[in-house]
Formats: sequence, C-alpha cells, structure tokens
Amino acid sequence: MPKKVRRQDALNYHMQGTPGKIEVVPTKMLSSQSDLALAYSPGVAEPCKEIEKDKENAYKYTAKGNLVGVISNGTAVLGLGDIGPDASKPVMEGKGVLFKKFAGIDVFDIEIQEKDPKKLIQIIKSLEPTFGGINLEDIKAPECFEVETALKEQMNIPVMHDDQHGTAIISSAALLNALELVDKKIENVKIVVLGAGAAAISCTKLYHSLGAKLENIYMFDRKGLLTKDRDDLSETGKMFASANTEIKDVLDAMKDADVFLGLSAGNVINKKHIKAMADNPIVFALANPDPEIPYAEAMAARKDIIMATGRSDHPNQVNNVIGFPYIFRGALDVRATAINEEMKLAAAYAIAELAKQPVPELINKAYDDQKIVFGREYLIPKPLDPRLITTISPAVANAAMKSGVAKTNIRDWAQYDVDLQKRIGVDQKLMNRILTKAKKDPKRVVFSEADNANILKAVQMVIDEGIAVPILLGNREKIESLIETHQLDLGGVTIIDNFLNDEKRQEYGKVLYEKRKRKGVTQYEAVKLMRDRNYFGSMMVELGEADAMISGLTKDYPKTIRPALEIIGAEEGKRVAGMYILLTKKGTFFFSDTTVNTNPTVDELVEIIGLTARGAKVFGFEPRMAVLSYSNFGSSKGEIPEKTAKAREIAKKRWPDLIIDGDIQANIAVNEELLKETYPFSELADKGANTFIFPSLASGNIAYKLLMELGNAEAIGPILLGMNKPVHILQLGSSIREIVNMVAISVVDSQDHQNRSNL
Ligand SMILES: NC(=O)C1=CN([C@@H]2O[C@H](COP(=O)(O)OP(=O)(O)OC[C@H]3O[C@@H](n4cnc5c(N)ncnc54)[C@H](OP(=O)(O)O)[C@@H]3O)[C@@H](O)[C@H]2O)C=CC1
Ligand SMILES: CC(=O)C(=O)O
Ligand SMILES: [Mg+2]
Repeated sequence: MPKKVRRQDALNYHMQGTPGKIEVVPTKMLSSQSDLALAYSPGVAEPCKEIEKDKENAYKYTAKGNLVGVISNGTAVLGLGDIGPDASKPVMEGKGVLFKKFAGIDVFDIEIQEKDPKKLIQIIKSLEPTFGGINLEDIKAPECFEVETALKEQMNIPVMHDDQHGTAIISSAALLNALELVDKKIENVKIVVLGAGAAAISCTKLYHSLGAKLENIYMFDRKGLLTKDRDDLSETGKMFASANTEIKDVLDAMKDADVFLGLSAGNVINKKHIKAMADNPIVFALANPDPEIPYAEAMAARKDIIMATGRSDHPNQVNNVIGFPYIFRGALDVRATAINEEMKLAAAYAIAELAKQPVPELINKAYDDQKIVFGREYLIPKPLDPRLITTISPAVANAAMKSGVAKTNIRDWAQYDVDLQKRIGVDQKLMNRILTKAKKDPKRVVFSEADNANILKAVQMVIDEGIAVPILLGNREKIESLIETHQLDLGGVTIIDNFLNDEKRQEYGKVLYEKRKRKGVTQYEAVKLMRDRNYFGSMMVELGEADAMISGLTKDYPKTIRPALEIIGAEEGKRVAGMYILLTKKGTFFFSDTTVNTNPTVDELVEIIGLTARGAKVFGFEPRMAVLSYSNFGSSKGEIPEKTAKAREIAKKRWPDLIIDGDIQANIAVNEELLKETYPFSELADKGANTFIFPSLASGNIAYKLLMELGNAEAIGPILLGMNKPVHILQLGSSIREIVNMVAISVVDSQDHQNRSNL
C-alpha cells in the first residue's frame, strides 16, 4: 500500500529535535589538554606543512577524501522550479543524509546565491581544496551544461551534475531492462520526451548513445516540440530538434510512441496520452515530487503498460538515489579525477544487471514480504538493496582504473567488498525488520490513552503503514475533536468509550473480582477500577478482545504497569522484566533489566537471563550474554560479583546451549581482543557480548541512559518480558516514532505469544 506523505508530517520531521537533518560529528578525541594541542595549534601546524609540501597529503591528514560538496543555486529544485538557494537547502541536506547512510560519504551542502553561470563556475572551482568530489544539484538548464562542462575541465576532482547523469544512468538501466521485457530494440523505438532541461537532455543523450535514433525522438519544452525551425533553442536543445514540424502537441506525438520519458513537471499528461501509445508502452513519468501522470491513472489507462516514477511509494522507482551515493563512493575510493563516460556506463550496466539477479530474502522482507522478481514491476533494484554499494561502487572504481582517471588502485577486490559492507552497517535495519514482521500479521492493539494528540498521530502512521488494527480507548468527543484539529484520517477506527458504561464495567469487574478477591479487592472496588482505562484495556487483552495494549505516555511507569500485572500477570512460573534494545555505532545490544526488578536475587537474575535470551531471539538475534559486575570471573569479592557469578552458573546449567558468561565487567564483555588476551576461556572470547544482564535496575537504567545521551545510541523499549499477554509501556512523553515502534514491537510480541501457544 502506498504510504501517503502528509504536509504536516514532513514539516514535523524536519523541525523536531535539532532543526534540519544533519550535524557535524568529530572523528577524533578531544578530551584532554594534549588532544587539544594536537587537534588545533600547535599540533595542527604539522599536517598543514605536509599538505603545503604536497597537496595530495590532504587525503592523508584531512577529511577531504571522503567529503563531497552537494552544491546548488536553487534554480531547478525537484519539479518545484526556481525556488532559490535558501529553499533548496532541505533537498541538499537530504542528499547529504543519503550519501552518508547509503555510502558512508560525508557531505557539506552548499547553497549559492548566484545565477550567472560564469560566477557560479568561479565560486565552485574555488572550493576544490575542501572537497574530494562535487555533486552539482538542481541547477537549471541550459546554465547547468555550461557550469558542469567548465568545472569538469578546470577541476581535478570528480564533478557530476546528478540531475543530468545520475538520472540518465538509472533511467537507462530501467529502459534497457524494460525494452528487454517487451522484446523491442532501442534502435526502433519511438520516444517522446517531455521536458528539455538538465535531466531530459542528459537522459536522451545517453539513450542515443545506447542506440536510440535521433529521428525517433520527439522532445518538448513548455513552448512545444523542439523543431529545426525554432530559433530559441540552446546548443544542447538543437541536438534533439525534430525535422517534423507537423506534430501539433504532446498528444499527437504520443500516437504509437513506444516510450514516454517525463522530466518536466507534475500532472501535465493524462490517460488519453497513455491510450494513444503503441503496444506495451513504457512510461517513465519521473518529475518529482509528482509525476507527469499519477501512477494509478496511468495504470488504469492500460493493462500492458510498464510504468516507472521517481517516487518511493510505487514500483519501479527511477530515482537518482540508486546511483549517486555509490558512483561517488567508487570514484572517491580510487581518488578518481573525474566521473567519465566509462564510469557512468559501467554504473548503468551494473544496475541493469543487478535487477536480474535473484532478490535476497532481506529485500523481500524490507518491501512487505513481496516475492520480488525481475519483471514489469521490478525493472531496477530497490533503493534499500544493500547490494547496490557492493555492485555499483566496484564497477565504477574499476572503470575509473581502466580508463586512466584513478590516482590509486584497488588491488584486493574481496577486501574492498568487505569494506563497502561495513560502510552501510547492518543493524540500522533492525527496526525495519520489526516493522516488516508486524505488517505481515497485524494484530488488534488497544490504546488506553487515545485522547492524546501524539497517540492519535501515531495511530495514523500505524494504519498508513498497516502495522496493527488500533482500538482507541478514551472519551469519544475528545478523540473526534483531536482527529479534526489534526486533520487525521481515522474514519472506521474503533473507538470505545463504554468503559464508563455500567454493563461492560460490571462484566469486566466480575472477572477482576474473581482474580483479586483473595487480595483484598471487593466486587464494588473491582467494578470501580474498570473506570481506569489501563484496567479496562488490560481486561480487553486478558479476555481476547484485543491482542496487545499500549499505554504509559501520560502516566508514570508503576501506575501503568500495576493494572496489567493484576489482570494479565506474568507467564506461569515466570517473572516480568524490562529490556531495552540499544542501536549503537558498534551494533545492536540488549539490556536487561532496566525497568522492573530493583534489586534482583540470584534466582530472579536467572529468570531475567532466560527471558532476555528469548526476547533477543524474537528480534532475530542469537544472544551472547554477559552477566555484568564490577569484577571479572571472581577478581573481586562482594555481593554483586558473587550474585552474578552464581546466577550465571545456575543459568548455564538450566540452558547449556546459551552463551552466557560472568561475572564480567562491561568493557571487557565487548572487547574481543582483551577477552582473548586475558580471559581466553570465556564463552564470549570469540565475538564479545551483545546482551547484558545488569545486577540491578539502577545500573541497567543508568547505563542505557548514558549511552543514549553521550554515545548517541538509539534506544528501543522498554520491552516488557514475561507477561502472559502482550502489554507494552511507553516512556513518559515518547515521540510519535517511538510510539509507532512500540506498537510494532507489541504486534511482533503478540505473534510470538500466539505461536508459542500454538506449539
Ligand atoms: N526521478 C529522478 O531521479 C529525477 C527527476 N527529476 C525531475 O525532472 C524534472 C526536471 O528537472 P530538471 O531537468 O533538473 O529541471 P530543468 O529546469 O533543467 O528542466 C525542466 C524542463 O521541463 C520543462 N517543463 C516544465 N514544465 C513543463 C510542462 N508543463 N510541459 C512541458 N515541459 C515542461 C521545462 O521547459 P522550459 O525549458 O520551456 O522551461 C524544462 O525544459 C523535475 O520534476 C525533477 O524533479 C530530475 C532529476 C532526477
Ligand atoms: C531526484 C532529483 O534529483 C530531482 O528530482 O531533482
Ligand atoms: Mg535534483
């Protein structure tokens, strides 16, 4: 299901926390007087002198080699037109994020207040000392051609105008594959191009070098068809001017056309245009953010259509994000002085070929468990495909070496492959995996604080993404008014406000009374407690009227968990514990117990070990557990070393197959070198720990919070382990994304509970 992008969501995304999408992070320590003396004066003078002797040393002593300038003057921003350099900044920051996330490349985005191409050339050229490469972006035609050509001639680092060549590379790959599917030859096809700007001209040039005939190409700008008798065409435009002056308009040109390429503006053609085309029409409507024709309209017009857009919410996303991070990665890794035709073609063929390879399960999972196979709906690889980097970058680097523009060579390609994989990390995908798993089998989740705007916004995302079937508990009038105020689209969602209704409360109260009558609760009190939505929601889960409950955004933890414990309780013979998942630069780690057991006894620690191991497995990890202390294997005496060592011993007897070690200090547990050197007998010596059992709630809680604040780790949780049915408690004031993540976790937890009871 396509996910709608709402205006307010997009604004909030950019506004929340630190405004914008990027920050600069130091890569060296700066914690002491001597660090300071090295990082800045006097020490910094030494690398300065080395670079003065030989400029190439900048690659050795500065960030230049991995730094790309994303530079725009804001004259052709997406399909929004000349909105100016200030307004282009979100797009340029966005490219910075994609460079970093997909290829580990750092970016400074530079927005320049200058339209004169000559001056622009001067400014950009003067930035050569800073950057390892230049990505020109959203500069309008025809100025962009002059700017790029001059900079390529004058600069000794790779320069690429991505709207031209990135788009040309990706769309050529898609075109080659689409033509293969419909069994047409590029030499014979009639191509209508709407737009005669940077992207359109460059794509058409590349199609021409791949074999398309000039006489079969009909290119339009706002004034109409580019024809030989027009005297307002640029030099590049003239190349595609048609000798046929009979054609009236785009519709006329579309008669029997095999290929439509749109790189102009949104919603400028309609189904009549599509219907006029030849059999098996190939329609690439690539304007952003809205394609030349809406996807649904084009698909409805013809059954035999092959359709691509620039958007991520439809199949066949022809967007330069599939190319630029990896093209620059390959170019930087061999210190190429240019991105030449050979490198571009190598990228296009690598992309086209990758689409024909079997798709790994990971990608199927990331895209809603579809079985993705090469075909009409999968012409080119998906943007989240981790193989893009290991396919495109080596192809580009190799082409640079062969065409003589590489200043360094890659010799060990196997090692290069490993290095590239490290660049993208693997664990960032964890939340994606959880979300995908949830979407596969969504469950009914009751929100007991539904009269809260953030909960409702999260519910909207949950519905849009198909994660769960929400049930809203709260005052109907208030919920409806919030839905209206925030312009949400929650029609059809169940709202329950009859927890005040006597009949339902009586029914639920009786069940609670039966459970708690020997704990001092009277029938009257039990019925009264059902006015509390946490009691009511817990009872829905207990009686199978919902599969999971989410609460805790507005009340403190103990108040929220108590009703769940009284009504649902722990699994038979088990305790309840709280786990956090920490996403750090060094990978994913599980922390327990961070929220429930203040000072666990040995037996309680053993239970926590068992629950946490199962929790880590639910999220797809093989736990390697460290029972943490301030000692290593009995090196200190005291209550905590003894408690943790004993717990480990008992747990190991109970679950001999689990990797568990302790008592152990936290730094040792994650440091394989130290472990191998000092404690080679340890079960963790091979790989280090990924799961930590803390001796007390205080230590676990403090550790994860410090990691969040000082280590920039992302925390997912707390995940309640050991409940008889899924209930998950939010942190006070969780963000909308955190609420959505917790819903996905509760759905996955519910799936796991149901699978267990099915065994
Ligand atoms: N999917 C992708 O990866 C990419 C998509 N794009 C999209 O392509 C479009 C163009 O970008 P770019 O080439 O950089 O911009 P340019 O400003 O360089 O070119 C825009 C071209 O489109 C023409 N045009 C605009 N509106 C219409 C219209 N209603 N009918 C006919 N022609 C029209 C303009 O005509 P005129 O010359 O008469 O003004 C101009 O020739 C944008 O929507 C952009 O988002 C761009 C790069 C990558
Ligand atoms: C994708 C892109 O670069 C554009 O639409 O301009
Ligand atoms: Mg662009």
